[in-house]
Amino acid sequence: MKRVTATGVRVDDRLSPTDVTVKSGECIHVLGENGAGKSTLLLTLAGLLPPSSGSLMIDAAPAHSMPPAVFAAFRSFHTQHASDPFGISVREYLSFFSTAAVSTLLPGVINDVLDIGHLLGRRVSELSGGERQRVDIARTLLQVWPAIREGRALIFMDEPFSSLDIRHKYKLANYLTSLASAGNSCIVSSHELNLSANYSHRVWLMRQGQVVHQGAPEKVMTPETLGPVFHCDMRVEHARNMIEIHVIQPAAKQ
Ligand SMILES: Nc1ncnc2c1ncn2[C@@H]1O[C@H](COP(=O)(O)OP(=O)(O)OP(=O)(O)O)[C@@H](O)[C@H]1O
Repeated sequence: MKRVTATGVRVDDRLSPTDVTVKSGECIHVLGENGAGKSTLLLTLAGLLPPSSGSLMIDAAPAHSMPPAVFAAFRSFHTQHASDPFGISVREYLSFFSTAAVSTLLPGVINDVLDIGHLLGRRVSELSGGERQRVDIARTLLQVWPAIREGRALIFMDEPFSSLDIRHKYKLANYLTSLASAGNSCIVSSHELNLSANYSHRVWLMRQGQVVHQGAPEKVMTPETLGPVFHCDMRVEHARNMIEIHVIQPAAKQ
């Protein structure tokens, strides 16, 4: 089932007219160099940045026609630039985004993936960068937790892996694919080529405000497509059921 259908969606000076769809059960990773337009595309598809032109349909209805409270019950967005909730504890912070009682605030699976149970009593402002990011990812999931359990959540994550250590990066990437397997849709921007190649159903490669390639990672992530997108010479190997991407050398900007 199509959850998001963008047709000719454009943002002045940031995003060229773009046609993309997101189906239920998909985990899509969006890749491209700094400034390629990944955040802009995610914000637009999430209905948080009005497009200059084009049409955005969510569940076959115009996105702008959906009451915000209805939308927020199944669509959540993890941002790269979270503001600091001064002075409050992690428990209080998360409780703003959950309908569950404080005693059952953190579903076990979220704690298994993000490992934040021991941080609940700490002040948000005193966490390390990666701890804070894990708390914010939990916030994003808690906001739509009832929809996640029903397999109908639309989860946007803008660079959720950036500050995580290697174990949490892989645990989160794997968990997002499992959420998609349960019917949810995850749209994730990433600079982690190897992670994205192996933990996504589709990738969108962006360059200069355009989606220039989209499809299954094994089809789309080739030296020929990745080279011009990242201005690097790459080697791609398929070994042990994994895709391995190696940078051979940075190339001159074309
Ligand atoms: N609020 C804004 N107003 C105007 N231009 C913006 C704004 N935010 C981003 N831009 C510009 O839009 C373009 C795309 O930015 P965007 O943040 O979408 O890129 P990105 O691919 O997410 O980059 P990164 O990997 O660095 O996070 C860039 O040229 C950026 O400078």
